[in-house]
Amino acid sequence: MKIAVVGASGRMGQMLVRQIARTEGVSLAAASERPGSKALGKDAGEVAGIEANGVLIGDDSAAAIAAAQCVIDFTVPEATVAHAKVASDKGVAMVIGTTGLDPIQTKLIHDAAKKVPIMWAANMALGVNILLALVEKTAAMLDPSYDIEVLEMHHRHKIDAPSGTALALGRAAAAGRKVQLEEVWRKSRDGHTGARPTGEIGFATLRGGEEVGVHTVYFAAAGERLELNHRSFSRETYAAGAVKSAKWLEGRKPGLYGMKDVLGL
Ligand SMILES: NC(=O)C1=CN([C@@H]2O[C@H](COP(=O)(O)OP(=O)(O)OC[C@H]3O[C@@H](n4cnc5c(N)ncnc54)[C@H](O)[C@@H]3O)[C@@H](O)[C@H]2O)C=CC1
Ligand SMILES: O=C(O)C1=N[C@H](C(=O)O)C[C@H](O)C1
Repeated sequence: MKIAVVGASGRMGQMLVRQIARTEGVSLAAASERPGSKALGKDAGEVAGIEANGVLIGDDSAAAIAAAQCVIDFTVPEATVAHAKVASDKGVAMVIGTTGLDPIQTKLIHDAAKKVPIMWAANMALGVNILLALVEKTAAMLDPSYDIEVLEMHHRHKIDAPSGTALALGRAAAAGRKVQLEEVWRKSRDGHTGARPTGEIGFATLRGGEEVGVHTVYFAAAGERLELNHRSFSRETYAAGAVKSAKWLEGRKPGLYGMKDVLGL
């Protein structure tokens, strides 16, 4: 399968180029970056710290997508939406890891998935996807006297908050309680907040250093506290999930899929 990587010199872009190089049955067809990027014109393999592969990083993402059977996109929301439109027009499957999309951008991804198969997940690590299932189950087993709080920490470069994974964990907890997340969430707290309402699902965000990603879901009651935690030590797990998803999409019908589908959870 021929894969295009957009955002090829980013933290995840480089990981993806390395993961494609060591995965059987896939090859890097094209690589792109935003106009003005220092990586333009460089060999994608060398930028990723492996041997040269002859694929030069260009600034024409549409041409890169058209040269592939699947595009993998871990970039920024505005770019991802534009890439999804190109992929749907050209009949190219897509794997999306980008987080922080607003409701209008999210709707545009749903529109694109009417024409091509798209796998979109806030976190492609196996452990996080197991955690999502555990959180939903735990929330269903505990009554609302257990206060649910989601804490996440990421590297200082991250531009969206709470993380996409934290929001997905909140959504899993809300599903376990059979409520809509948007009706019970408290995405941050500051100042004179008043006492915590029963049933709220709270979020707290830490940023610092080079932390790859930590997520903890707390179920706190008067006499006990249950914590479910995941920590990523390397972005390799995300890249492995993304390339596995690209292979899984081959021959699929148009539609929006998640890691649950890819992993059969
Ligand atoms: N779903 C998952 O498993 C994971 C998701 N992410 C998400 O992936 C996204 C990227 O994360 P990082 O790699 O850490 O960020 P990054 O900033 O290192 O990389 C993003 C890259 O996209 C490029 N880019 C921006 N606009 C572009 C355009 N129009 N065309 C082509 N390239 C463009 C940037 O120049 C940059 O190199 C974030 O939203 C992050 O939250 C990150 C890790 C795992
Ligand atoms: O930006 C990151 O680094 C990550 N982003 C994703 C998110 O927002 O949840 C996934 C992972 O936590 C790393």
